[in-house]
Order: sequence, then structure tokens, then C-alpha cells
Amino acid sequence: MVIALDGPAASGKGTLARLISDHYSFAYLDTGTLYRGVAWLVLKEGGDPADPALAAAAAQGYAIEKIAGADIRTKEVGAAASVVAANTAVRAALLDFQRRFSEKPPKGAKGAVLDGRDIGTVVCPDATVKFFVTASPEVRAHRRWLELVPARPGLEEAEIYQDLLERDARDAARDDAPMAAADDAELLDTTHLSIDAAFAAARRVIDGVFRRCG
Ligand SMILES: Nc1ncnc2c1ncn2[C@@H]1O[C@H](COP(=O)(O)OP(=O)(O)OP(=O)(O)O)[C@@H](O)[C@H]1O
Ligand SMILES: Nc1ccn([C@@H]2O[C@H](COP(=O)(O)O)[C@@H](O)[C@H]2O)c(=O)n1
Repeated sequence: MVIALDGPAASGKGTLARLISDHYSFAYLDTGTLYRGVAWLVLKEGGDPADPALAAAAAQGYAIEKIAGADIRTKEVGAAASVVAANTAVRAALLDFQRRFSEKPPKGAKGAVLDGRDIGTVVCPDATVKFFVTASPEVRAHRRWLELVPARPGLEEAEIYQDLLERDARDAARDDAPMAAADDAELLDTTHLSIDAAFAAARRVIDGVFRRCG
């Protein structure tokens, strides 16, 4: 069983993915951390994320231990992640790991939940259930601002808003595995939904599919 969640930045897909994986005891992979990790490795060496050779080398030598303790959730790393993510060699280097995780989830879990931008379209086109999670840009920017401002007092919500729009545009426009809803994805707009309500809506869809699958 594979559950795929895609969608734009700060739409709530990671929050849902975590709740779903806990509820069904499935393994969870936040695929954004892979791209953020590669971007962080490039930035740490003072490199330019848009340099194709540097980004490809970081992705090819990528290992989770290399980013241990790194703060990869900053908006700077997010922006750089969407730059390295447009690099085909980077995507190719990270694809196998994601596929293996979905096909053979760790610790004997009976299923996997992956969230990202291309899970339902490219990484796991045969996923059992697919969601495309959205919310209005204003609501997403506000949620992300609430998340980041405690560590960065003075951070402007307008700055986050602009950053999200630019990142979404880059992610949707790239040639290789652009952010897109799979044709068979369930659209889940969380703009007016609490986390509990969004999770309940997702569970209804998943339980319905599981019942049909037997
Ligand atoms: N339905 C919701 N109502 C209110 N806040 C929410 C909701 N869903 C998520 N959040 C909050 O919004 C923020 C962004 O959510 P989350 O990290 O799940 O988004 P994401 O789509 O995984 O983002 P990214 O792709 O950038 O990692 C978090 O602080 C989370 O707690
Ligand atoms: N499957 C994916 C996942 C992520 N990306 C890129 O990484 C950036 C950061 O992702 P977050 O989910 O942590 O915000 C994102 O903006 C994408 O550029 C991707 O391309 N494919």
C-alpha cells in the first residue's frame, strides 16, 4: 500500500502524511527533505544551487548522516531546494531511494506514505491512494509564517508569501517531474479545514479505497 501526497509549499501535506502514517502504522518519507538536504550541502560549501555540476555531485553523494543536525527548514534552504530540484541529474540520483522506500518500506511496515511534488505522477504512479493537497497562497503563507517566526522574530509574512509563490512557480514550470496533480489524485483543499478536519477527510478517502481493495 502506498499513499502519495503532492501539492504546493505549506499546503499541509507533510502534516497529513505524518498523521496518516501514524494512524495506519505505515512508514513515512518526506521527500522534500532530500532536495533540501542536497541544497543545504551545496550552500554549506558556499556553492551556487543553480550550478548543475555542484548540485548533481551533492545529490550523487547524498547520505542522511551528512545533514545531521542541519536546519534545513529555513526559507533560504527551501528556495535553494527548488533550484536544485529542477536539475535532472539531481532528480535521477534521488529517485531510486524514494522508489525503494515505497516498494519495501523500512521496519517491515505494511505500507508507505510519501509526500512531495511528483509522488503520484513519477515516483509512485501506481500508488494505492493519491492526494493533491492545496490551500490558498494567503493561508499557506500565514501558516508558514506562524511556523517560522518564533525562530526569526521580525520575519515578514509578505516575504514568506512572495517566497512561496516563486517556489511554486519554479516547481510547476520545470521540465522534469514538475509539480502536478496526477489524473487520479483526490483534490484536498485545506484552506478552510482545521488539521483534524483535513485528516478526517483524508481518512474517509483512504478507508473507502481500502474497503474496495478488500
Ligand atoms: N489544516 C491546517 N490548518 C492549520 N494549520 C495547518 C494545517 N495544515 C498544516 N498546517 C500548518 O501549516 C504549516 C505547513 O504545513 P506542512 O509543513 O504540513 O506543509 P507542507 O505542504 O508539508 O509544506 P512543505 O512542502 O513546504 O514542506 C505547519 O506549521 C502546519 O502545522
Ligand atoms: N518530490 C519532491 C519533493 C520536493 N521537491 C522540491 O524540494 C523543495 C522543498 O520541498 P518541501 O516539500 O520540503 O517544501 C520543493 O519546493 C521542490 O522544489 C521536489 O521537487 N520534489
